[in-house]
Amino acid sequence: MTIMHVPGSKSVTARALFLAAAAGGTTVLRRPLVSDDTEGFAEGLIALGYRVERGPEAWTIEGRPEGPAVAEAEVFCRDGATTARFLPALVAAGRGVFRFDASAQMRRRPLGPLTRALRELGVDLTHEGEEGHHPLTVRAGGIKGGRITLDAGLSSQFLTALLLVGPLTSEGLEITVTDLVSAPYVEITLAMMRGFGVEVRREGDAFVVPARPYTAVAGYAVEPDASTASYPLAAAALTGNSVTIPGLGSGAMQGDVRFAEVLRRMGADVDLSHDAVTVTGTGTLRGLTVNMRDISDTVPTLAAIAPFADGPVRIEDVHNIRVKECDRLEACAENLRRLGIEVGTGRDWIEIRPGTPRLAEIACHGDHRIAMSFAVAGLRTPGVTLDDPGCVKKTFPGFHEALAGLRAEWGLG
Ligand SMILES: O=C(O)C1=C[C@@H](OP(=O)(O)O)[C@@H](O)[C@H](O)C1
Ligand SMILES: C=C(OP(=O)(O)O)C(=O)O
Repeated sequence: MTIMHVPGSKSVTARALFLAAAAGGTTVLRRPLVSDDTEGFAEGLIALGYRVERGPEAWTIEGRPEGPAVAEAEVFCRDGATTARFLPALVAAGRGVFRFDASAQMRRRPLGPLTRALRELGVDLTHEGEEGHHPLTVRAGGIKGGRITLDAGLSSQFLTALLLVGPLTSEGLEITVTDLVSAPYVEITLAMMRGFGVEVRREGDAFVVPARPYTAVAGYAVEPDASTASYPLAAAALTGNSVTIPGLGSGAMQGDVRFAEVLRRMGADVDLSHDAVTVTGTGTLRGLTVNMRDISDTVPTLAAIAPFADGPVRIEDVHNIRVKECDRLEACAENLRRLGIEVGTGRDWIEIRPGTPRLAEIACHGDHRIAMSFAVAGLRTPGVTLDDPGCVKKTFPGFHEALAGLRAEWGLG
């Protein structure tokens, strides 16, 4: 039996950094994700004057409930949407002039609903170029609070950013949400806010956030990343092998652990205990129709292994993955076609026909998930190459070595 330890959750690490920075006291994060996204988040905090010490096993953050320690700063968010969406909200509750910019990829991604909501709350925020996109400047003087309505139909991160900053306002926030994708990520936010001492009340479609100080957590353990786990789990299902991911099971906060259920529906044996998941490939992969609105980071993982199923695989209700690191519906379709597979897409769906992939080079579009997903499919199609293997650094710098380890252990040549 193969055991694979996957790196810490990006979503949990990013939220923990925000919460620790905003809390009174010192927080120690154990086993944080160390990758481009989370280093970018930590360096953003450092540019804002927060003290973040990064050791090999733990990161220590000195909280500053009053906000950034500098009156002016420039923050470069790289490719990280958590950084690019959460940090402008954090600084808005403090005082000073803060300019944010991001990579070309991240500049293309939307944050209009969030910046409009912040403006409605009285925050002085200006976009340098296109409205609702980076770069932007926040001239911060604190947030009074109040009631707002938010459309989170393109990204739940708009809601998470507002929830996280809610306790730092002087009167609290009431956020009524009209549409929401990726709902399990909001549950992570609420659970983690609770862990740092703030309880959010739900009233129908509204989230009522009290103005209340966060408290530091002496030792906060980051659970392994469930989206990252989808690669070894899919690899086991695809090749008829078995892999166990310790530290990630039914007790995890992340919705993406449910990807294992998709593999079960396809015919894999899945053993989900409270704190571990094991997937064993059975030699059968069935086609299916699946709604992935809640777990859309794992769409590329499923799309890449789909040709090996015995019937069509149709993935629905994922329009928002067109505004991720790339247009993931089109990137999946393009690469499947390069492999000689028949595929159709619509506004919010993709359907993949069974087939035998031929050798091809995968166009990664700078998207870690396209790279990792098609590398997994490559376990059954020797010679598949990636045009940008390095883009995995966004969330899993050691991905290629880890996959080579599985290949060797399973004797896949
Ligand atoms: O809040 C988070 O940590 C995330 C929310 C999701 O984004 P959307 O809400 O934009 O779908 C997910 O895709 C992303 O990888 C991480
Ligand atoms: C969409 C993703 O990242 P983010 O939105 O946090 O940049 C992802 O990791 O798949």
